[in-house]
Amino acid sequence: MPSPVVVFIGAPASGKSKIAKRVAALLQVPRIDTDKVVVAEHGPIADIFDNSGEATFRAYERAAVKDALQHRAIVSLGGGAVLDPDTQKDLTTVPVVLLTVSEEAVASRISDPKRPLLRDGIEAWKKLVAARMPIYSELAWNTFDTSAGDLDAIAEDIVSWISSGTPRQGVSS
Ligand SMILES: Nc1ncnc2c1ncn2[C@@H]1O[C@H](COP(=O)(O)OP(=O)(O)OP(=O)(O)O)[C@@H](O)[C@H]1O
Ligand SMILES: O=C(O)C1=C[C@@H](O)[C@@H](O)[C@H](O)C1
Ligand SMILES: [Mg+2]
Repeated sequence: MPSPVVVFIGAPASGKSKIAKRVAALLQVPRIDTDKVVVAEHGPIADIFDNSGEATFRAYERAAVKDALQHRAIVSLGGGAVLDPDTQKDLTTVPVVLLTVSEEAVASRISDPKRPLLRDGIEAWKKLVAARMPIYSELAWNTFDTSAGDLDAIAEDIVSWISSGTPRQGVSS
């Protein structure tokens, strides 16, 4: 069965969707963003949370992740997708890149109301990230920070790592 070239995980607004798009273009490989799949199939994420609740969103998200992981593609996950135990299990066998971002750098990126879990702003982001970091770190084969530096340069660094055979380097602090 085909499997992803690389899967991006990380905090909300760490740059998963934007970086994945660039990496896919550089490698000429299709890109799948699981948030976009959920929106295409079920409508805006904020509406799903408001009308049906987070559990329904997570079920839609898990289905999108399960399908995405069966393609040779660059896959970007939603920030909370790794909370699902089956997704954690599935991610043990594919190259996983963790994108990180500092609290200072992310502050200006999270004003968009499309992220329902961040309606309380930076304090909510900090709590989410602190709770999830052990899972992100456990799954990561390599980590890239997006706080500074432009998106194209970061994408090129990630492509170099992929081209070198995705050696496991874990989490850099
Ligand atoms: N290195 C960077 N420099 C400047 N802006 C950045 C950088 N990385 C990401 N951004 C900006 O941060 C915002 C969030 O990026 P993106 O949507 O890719 O995050 P995400 O990790 O996919 O978030 P989510 O988990 O909510 O899907 C975008 O507006 C993007 O342009
Ligand atoms: O961090 C999260 O739990 C989320 C992040 C976004 O990518 C979306 O998947 C949704 O807003 C939930
Ligand atoms: Mg995204």
